[in-house]
Amino acid sequence: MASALWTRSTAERYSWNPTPSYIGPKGTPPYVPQRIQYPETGFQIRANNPYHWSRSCFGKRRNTQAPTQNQFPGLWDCRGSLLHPDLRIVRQQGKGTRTPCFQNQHCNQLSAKWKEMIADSSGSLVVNTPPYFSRFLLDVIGEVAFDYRFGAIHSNDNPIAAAFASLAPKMLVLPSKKAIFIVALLEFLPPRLIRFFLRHAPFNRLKNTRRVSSMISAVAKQLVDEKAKALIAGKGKRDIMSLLVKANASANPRTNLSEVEMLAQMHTIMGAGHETTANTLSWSLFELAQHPDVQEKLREEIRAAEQAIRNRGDTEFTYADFEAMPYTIAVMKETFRFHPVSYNTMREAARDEVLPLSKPLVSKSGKTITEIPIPKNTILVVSISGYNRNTEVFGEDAHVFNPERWLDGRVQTTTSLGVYGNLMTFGSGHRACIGWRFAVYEYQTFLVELVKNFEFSMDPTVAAKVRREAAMVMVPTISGEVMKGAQMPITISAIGTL
Ligand code: HEM
Repeated sequence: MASALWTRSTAERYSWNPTPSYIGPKGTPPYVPQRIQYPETGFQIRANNPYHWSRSCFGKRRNTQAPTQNQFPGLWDCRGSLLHPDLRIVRQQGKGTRTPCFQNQHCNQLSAKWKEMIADSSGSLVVNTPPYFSRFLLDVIGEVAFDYRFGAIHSNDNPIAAAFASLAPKMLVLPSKKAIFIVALLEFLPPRLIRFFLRHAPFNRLKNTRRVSSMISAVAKQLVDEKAKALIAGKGKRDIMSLLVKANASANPRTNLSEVEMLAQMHTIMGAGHETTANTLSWSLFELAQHPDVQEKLREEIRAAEQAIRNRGDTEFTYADFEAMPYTIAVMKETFRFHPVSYNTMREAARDEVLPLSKPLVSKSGKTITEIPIPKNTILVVSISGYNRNTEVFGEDAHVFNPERWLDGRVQTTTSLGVYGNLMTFGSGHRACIGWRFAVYEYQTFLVELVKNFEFSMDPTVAAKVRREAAMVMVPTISGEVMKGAQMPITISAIGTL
């Protein structure tokens, strides 16, 4: 199974792969369907019978945990009732009346940094955006989730930031034939041996992953100890890790998390909540650089909102201000739709299932098929990118970046899927993204700050070479330079005085 996946791992193939592709139980040929790309199909898998479909992570290796999670069960891999209810506290982040000032502060620091760089150059500058977003957003997630200062903003060489930035692109892109073979072979080994392999195999990609993992574990261990001491001293804070330590201390001992499970949550939240938004920001600047008209309209709305805020004697955006910016929201939704950084997910049938099709298919022999039997243990790859470009939901021009579709009623809303904008970008159902609301506000805070301060453009010859690289998250790379990791060279010039 894994080899089938990995050999298909070029970005373009993943990007447009219809929903869902089928990968059978061992020995079964992949037989389905380029065509079951209908919203109800996804809905059926993802929402109606959630406990019949577990999240699958590369077949048997799910029992061994990926090395990024330090071989301990993180939230991502929990199944059903194992999912600790207190972890849902992350959903609370992002609510409230005022946009989080920590984010504004990080955004301000990013624009100050870019302005300083522009001042030292001749008026405009080509910036490779991914490392910047990666560092700045690492600091944001560190502060919000763990009340921890990684300090990545101030240091180009911050070891955790550097390790994280290289993790997805360098670990997962373009696997060699040998790597594909080994991954396929792992499926036949018992979990104990796979675990041993992941922990000790002397391959560079695995070594790099283990290095990042130990760095994060060290910080996580220190944090759990500190938070527990603070709690005992009555000085518990409101960050996610503190709330988790607190909730765990008072929870039913039968269901609470062990220390290693607590540490694993840090891996999960760092992994899931950092490079996702960082890459979304790079993709949005890519689109804005290609569409100066969209950029200008966006800037106008931001200026008008700022003026309204000043008129009422305020200085900062509130959540209500953010929600009253229809064009900005349209641009964000369109970027989430067009560039879903989490491009697919997997589900494994926990029992024999039947997948209903929203539209019948006619087989070669003329038989009308309305449902597809899915045997127990079958793994489905659900293509988020495929759903997000479904012409029946998003209009005939679903393959074109066009924020207007969100304003002119073109997006079909009769089938409601996903947690945001009828998009599948954050997943759907009971295993949907728990950080989606936080991610949306975080993204909007950065977008507003950057668009109001800078103009973005891109050399067309470079733009033509940008390619999506499927590396757990969809990373922007330059054709022919994929092994250099994430690249998005955007030309920025400052608006107003420096
Ligand atoms: C642009 C930003 C983001 C995108 C596109 C995104 C996407 C997703 C998707 C598609 C899933 C569901 C996967 C599935 O169904 O199998 C997911 C799950 C998850 N996300 Fe996000 N995410 C983002 C930001 C965040 C942030 C900021 C956090 C944490 C603060 C976060 C934490 C998680 C966690 C813990 C899960 C697993 C939830 C569960 O299993 O119940 N994500 N995310």
